[in-house]
Amino acid sequence: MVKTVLGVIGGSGVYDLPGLENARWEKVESSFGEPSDALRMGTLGGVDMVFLPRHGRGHRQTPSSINYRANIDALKRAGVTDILSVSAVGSLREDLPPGSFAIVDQFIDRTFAREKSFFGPGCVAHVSMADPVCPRLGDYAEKACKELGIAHKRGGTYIVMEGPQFSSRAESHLYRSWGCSVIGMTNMPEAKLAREAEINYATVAMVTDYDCWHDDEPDVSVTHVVEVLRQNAEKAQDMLKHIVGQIGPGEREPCPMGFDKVLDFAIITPPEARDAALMKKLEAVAGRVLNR
Ligand SMILES: CSC[C@H]1O[C@H](OP(=O)(O)O)[C@H](O)[C@@H]1O
Ligand SMILES: Nc1ncnc2[nH]cnc12
Repeated sequence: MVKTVLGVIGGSGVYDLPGLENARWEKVESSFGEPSDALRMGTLGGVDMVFLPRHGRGHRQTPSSINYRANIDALKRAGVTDILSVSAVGSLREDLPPGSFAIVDQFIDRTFAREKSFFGPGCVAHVSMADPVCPRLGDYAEKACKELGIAHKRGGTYIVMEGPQFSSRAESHLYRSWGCSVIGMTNMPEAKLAREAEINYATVAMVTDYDCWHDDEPDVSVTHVVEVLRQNAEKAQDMLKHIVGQIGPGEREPCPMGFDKVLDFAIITPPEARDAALMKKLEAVAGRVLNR
């Protein structure tokens, strides 16, 4: 049995987690560089919580300049077992209007200018990304949306673009033809790194716009995104409180999907061939398997 420590990564417009008890900002050092910000620690309904504003307070990091490895490593060092990402996205479907939430279950990673793995020369690992999100976290989010009357859809594919510019109209139509539901710039490599760190991950994607494919709706702009996000912020807080209520302060069964043990089968470099310096950097992310 394990006790949940819930990490929340707040995206655009979400820079704090109001209502935390015993709240404090704590700077956590990572062996992978600087995280986006200090971590906001505290409890909510008896559940240990760790909040990280993805772009930092003041929104200073671009989707490409965010140090995703340092962020996930810092959350791992803080004992986080599960991450809920709360992200702003554009909708690629008519039936996902601005203001609705998508509890996505797949990603297409089109990013190309980011560090995507904790592993590398001197310790090679390959984890499965077939099921990138944790269904148990998705269940909590879905139940919360249902009971709070938040318009939502369970399932769907989030396509991750490099940015920071928004898509061209041709790209937007292309992603629709691929069957994608929503588009954003941040959830990869975040979800991949969470998997490598054996942390359960799920995203609640808050729809802010119809990107630029829709004939009758305005093209996405930051002003528009921020305006819709402001309206959504309260819903997101209510949803988080509901999810925490479902998790509760007690212990729970280990991850039924085995995401908390993926490194048992992922590292291909034998101990005698591993690089000592990299082993040191990996102590938080992979210490469970490297030290035995
Ligand atoms: C301010 S609109 C574009 C920006 O918002 C989303 O970020 P996040 O996932 O952190 O909410 C999107 O991915 C872009 O980074
Ligand atoms: N249309 C869009 N494209 C990429 N990222 C977004 N974040 C919010 N809306 C977006």
